[in-house]
Amino acid sequence: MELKALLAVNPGSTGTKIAWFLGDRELWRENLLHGPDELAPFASVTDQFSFRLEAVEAAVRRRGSSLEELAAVVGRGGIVEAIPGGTYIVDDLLIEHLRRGRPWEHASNLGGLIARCLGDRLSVPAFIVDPVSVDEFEPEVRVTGLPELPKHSLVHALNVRATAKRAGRELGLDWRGVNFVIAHLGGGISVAAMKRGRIIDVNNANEFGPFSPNRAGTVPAGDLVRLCFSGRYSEKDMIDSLIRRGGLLAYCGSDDLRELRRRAADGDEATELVLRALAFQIAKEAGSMAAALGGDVEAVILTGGMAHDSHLRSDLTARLQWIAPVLAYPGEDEMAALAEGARAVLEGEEEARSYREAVERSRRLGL
Ligand SMILES: Nc1ncnc2c1ncn2[C@@H]1O[C@H](COP(=O)(O)OP(=O)(O)O)[C@@H](O)[C@H]1O
Ligand SMILES: CCCC(=O)OP(=O)(O)O
Repeated sequence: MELKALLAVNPGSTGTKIAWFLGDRELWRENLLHGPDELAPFASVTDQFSFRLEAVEAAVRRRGSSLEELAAVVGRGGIVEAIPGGTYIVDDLLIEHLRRGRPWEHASNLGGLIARCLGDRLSVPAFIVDPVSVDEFEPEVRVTGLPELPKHSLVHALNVRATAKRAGRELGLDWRGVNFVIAHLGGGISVAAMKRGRIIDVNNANEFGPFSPNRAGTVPAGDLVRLCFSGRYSEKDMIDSLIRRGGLLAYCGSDDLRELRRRAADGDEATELVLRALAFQIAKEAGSMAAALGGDVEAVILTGGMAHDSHLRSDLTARLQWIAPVLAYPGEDEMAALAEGARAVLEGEEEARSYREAVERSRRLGL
């Protein structure tokens, strides 16, 4: 069978990751970093579309590859309607929902938009795989304490699912037959309870849980309301404080853990305290997810960019090994997972899902 060329596009809050595959073999990848100052001029994530598309096209040219070779383009899916995991054709309804940036804007929304733009230009299919709005919650998880504010699923589903599959392979287990606590430690943080292949509970990278490199996580609700009504800030100011200028960036002026670890090693005690608090919050979230699984946990898995940090890994392992063995898969398998999702459809191993049909089903279920 002729090997098919695929381009995977994974926009994140600190950069745009791309990778070129031939069949299931990755030929090259790049992480096109976009510093806060580069993204600051754009009023919205959707406004970053051309900037990021041009960066992707320039990188493909730099690598000497030709877009015309592609059999498909696959993007990381964004914050859209609540749908099950899987590979989706980027249809017009999905384009509309990716563009609207509600309830949250997120860089991952650009993955499907870039994939569809290039796919249309090349007359090849465009897919997304396991978007961040994958929702496999058990009903009681949605209850928050205020009926008008239910918990919505927002998760690094692509890497969480890919990491669970990898752990299953390496442990010689069916990933759909055991339970994991999986902590994706990236620009956003997801700490998920995966029960026999379904993400039944997770914090919310934008709304609550541990603070992250650029997000506030859980903050005192009453004080937040008083701040919102203080007359000193607009709604955009508050949203930016929570999901763009929060966390490490708010306390230490940088969202780069590598820089902050160097500062702490050089004796900066204030930074060292914040990094200790980061580990503390992640550990508490993982403990709560172990409780969601009734303590039946095969392994605790650390992944995402910050899992490269040996201090953080050591601190979390010491705090969490009472739950189950702690495994670390630093970085993420997202690029391989994107390509695998597209390849499975191109080679007829899996049916591409219809986003429109999945949304209609979710609405019938009241999600
Ligand atoms: N090798 C590394 N060592 C320590 N921290 C890292 C490393 N690589 C990335 N990070 C940190 O991970 C965070 C970004 O997470 P990452 O998953 O790489 O990006 P994104 O979430 O934007 O896709 C940043 O704080 C970055 O400093
Ligand atoms: C779960 C929302 C997606 C997210 O936060 O992704 P990044 O960590 O890449 O910003």
